[in-house]
Amino acid sequence: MATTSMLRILCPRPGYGPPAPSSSSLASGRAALSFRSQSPSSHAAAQRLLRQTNPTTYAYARGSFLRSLSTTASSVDGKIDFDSIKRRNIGISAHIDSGKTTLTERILYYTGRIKSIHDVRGKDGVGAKMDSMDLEREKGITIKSAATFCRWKDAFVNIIDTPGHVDFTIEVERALRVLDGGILVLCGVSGVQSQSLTVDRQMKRYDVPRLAFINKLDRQGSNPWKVINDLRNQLKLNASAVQVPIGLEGEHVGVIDIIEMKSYTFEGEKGVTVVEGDVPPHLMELVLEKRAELLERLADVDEEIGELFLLEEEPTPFQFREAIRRRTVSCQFVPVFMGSAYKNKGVQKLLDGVVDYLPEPHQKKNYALNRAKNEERVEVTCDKNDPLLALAFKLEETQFGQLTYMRIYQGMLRKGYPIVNVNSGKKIKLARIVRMHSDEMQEIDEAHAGDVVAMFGVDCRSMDTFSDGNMDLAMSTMFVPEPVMSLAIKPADTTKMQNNFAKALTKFTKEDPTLRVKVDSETKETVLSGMGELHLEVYIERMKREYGVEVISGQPNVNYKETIASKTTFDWLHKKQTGGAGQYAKVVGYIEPMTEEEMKAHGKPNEFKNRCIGTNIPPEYYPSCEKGMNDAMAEGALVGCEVEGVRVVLQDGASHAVDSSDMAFRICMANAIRDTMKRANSSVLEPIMTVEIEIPSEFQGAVTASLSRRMGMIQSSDMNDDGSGLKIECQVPLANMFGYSTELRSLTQGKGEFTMEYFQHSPVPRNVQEELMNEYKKEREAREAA
Ligand SMILES: Nc1nc2c(ncn2[C@@H]2O[C@H](COP(=O)(O)OP(=O)(O)OP(=O)(O)O)[C@@H](O)[C@H]2O)c(=O)[nH]1
Repeated sequence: MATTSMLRILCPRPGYGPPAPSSSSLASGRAALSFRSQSPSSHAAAQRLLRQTNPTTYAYARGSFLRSLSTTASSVDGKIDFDSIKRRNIGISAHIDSGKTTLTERILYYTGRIKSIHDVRGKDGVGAKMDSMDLEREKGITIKSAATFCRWKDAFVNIIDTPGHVDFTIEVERALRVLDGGILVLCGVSGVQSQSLTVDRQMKRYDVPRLAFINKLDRQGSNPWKVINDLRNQLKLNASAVQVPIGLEGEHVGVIDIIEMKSYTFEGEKGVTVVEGDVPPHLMELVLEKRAELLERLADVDEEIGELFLLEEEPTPFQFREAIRRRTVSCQFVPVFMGSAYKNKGVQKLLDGVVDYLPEPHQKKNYALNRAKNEERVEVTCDKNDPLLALAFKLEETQFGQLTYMRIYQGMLRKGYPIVNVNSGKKIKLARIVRMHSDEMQEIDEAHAGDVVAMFGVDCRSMDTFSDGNMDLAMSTMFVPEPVMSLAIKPADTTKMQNNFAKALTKFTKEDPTLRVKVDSETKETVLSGMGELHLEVYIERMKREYGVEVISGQPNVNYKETIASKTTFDWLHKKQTGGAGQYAKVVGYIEPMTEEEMKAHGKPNEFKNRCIGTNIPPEYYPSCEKGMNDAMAEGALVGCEVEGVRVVLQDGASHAVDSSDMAFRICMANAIRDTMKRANSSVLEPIMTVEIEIPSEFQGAVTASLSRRMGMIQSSDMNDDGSGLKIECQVPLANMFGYSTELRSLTQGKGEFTMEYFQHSPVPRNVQEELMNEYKKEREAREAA
């Protein structure tokens, strides 16, 4: 731990440090530190010169300059000159309970956006600023992503805090789709967990540069070096520490910046005073070792550092920082920061890292698709003077109507001016533009390229693009995972609540593309599908709270699918020519299985290929054949579930001059496929989940036995360093996971925790398939008899 004699107060207080310089030299020092009116390189040069020639003035000017910035932080509401300020759009994402919301709360406090800190599940019962929904505060989890903005030193930062629970993964997906950088938060004890893997995949999908923050270093058993190994081995990231912690567990008081070779402790109430000191001698060896490691990792990806490394020359702090920035922005390096959000350690230095290493909006490459030119990719400019291109990435129903969150990629949005929805062609006049601060809004008149804002009065769907009406460019959309669980629901009082029930479902499905509603064509029940039990439970609760609808629900069911394993031909005739208008259609072709890669490349679960030559089937009936295929795919022949992974190839057919029609071809194709699927080695697929369980090691036997009863396949089992805890990763059919939280609690005296996320659909065992088919058959017969 650093001793007081080594410490120097960064923002000088009376009585500390050397005598103050004169006011004129202080003014010129402040000017050298000002970021306005200077290019980044001349700014850095001026700072270096001042630091070398007059260190006392530099220290005072820096302190006074930083104080002036911290006062402007709270006055972020004033008009900001976006042309002269740095901008960062960042997301905070991680596994459940890693501390994202706790970290965001500190960020808001240190940047002057909130006056006091309230913790998630804190004793004061207030709850964190970003968890504004009652349900979030009651459950102590984040359900919706929430946006806010703040100012840190010379940067304006838009932040989106995202949920960690996999059931709300779409919130992470949409945030990462539109943001320029991310903070991947990791627990200092548990390291990389199942959701860290998912978030990392999502960040890679959208090429999001990121910093890692190892949180909870105050917890017993924390080990940042193990977490960094996890980042390298499990996530395959070129990650290296830029800090070394000062103390761990109860001793954790701060961090050492291994680039500047300075220590920082966080003192005073809520750690608000950042105290700079020298590297404590007992940590020097570790610091030098980690600095050498950082140099080596950077040298692997950065030419300039690589050359210095070969010449055995030490980069200057400036060269280090520039290289880290370059390689972070190009997603080749991940700088790792450390601390404890809850204990108010390390957050201010992480914020410095956001400004130093994450990109300006124009540095992150973004593309639009040219709809007129076969969806050719066009790089967007991020110039406010170019024509508008904005993406509506999130919709939220509020008491004032639909709130639409937009990321502006090019051009400007101005209140009172019209914009055009590229997808629907609708022209809209912008009534209100706001900046969101969790559930509070600040009205603004205009927003520029690179900004994230929200607006009212814009009727659109999630992922619609907006332009000035003169361009046919659309921003690419995001990846939407398939729901894995369904629930039959109905309002408790069908006469009084039916209207609100329908209204709520329409709004919710518009907001959340992973929530689906359909009416079962046979049972006529409304079926709600989503990402898991919690996801569906939250919407049922919201229906009650927001729309006054009590819902009666059936047993949750997993979403089975059907597919085929072999190529099978069809030659099907649909003919009804007795009395009245006749129906005649004939289709000939085959169905065959698609590979995973083919499905991904095609972008849809099934494919229709028309290989007809000639006009045996008149071309105007081809679309009806495709519709017939879709009808058959919506309800498979085995258990009535959706079909996936099937390619239908239409090769030939026949028609009748009078009796052929769209309807005849649609019915013909649907029946042809339903019949052929029965002969094509078809099987039922079930969702398999990756389950991660953390338990004290004495419960290993009981927990593994219960997993094997549930048909779990154990993938790995890792004991922690001191042998007290165990992390088990296994794959288990979702259908066997009902009631697992209660069982795990009783098996481990309440000390075990688990998370799960969708892995893939796999064929069910033959006996299970037969059981499911028998059940389906009985249900159909009972319905037909009734
Ligand atoms: N000891 C310790 N606890 C922490 C720290 N940061 C957060 N916590 C606690 O961890 C729990 C989860 O914190 P949150 O901030 O809600 O975590 P989250 O990642 O936002 O959670 P979800 O969004 O629901 O996934 C809370 O009880 C926090 O008080 C930390 O640095 N140290």
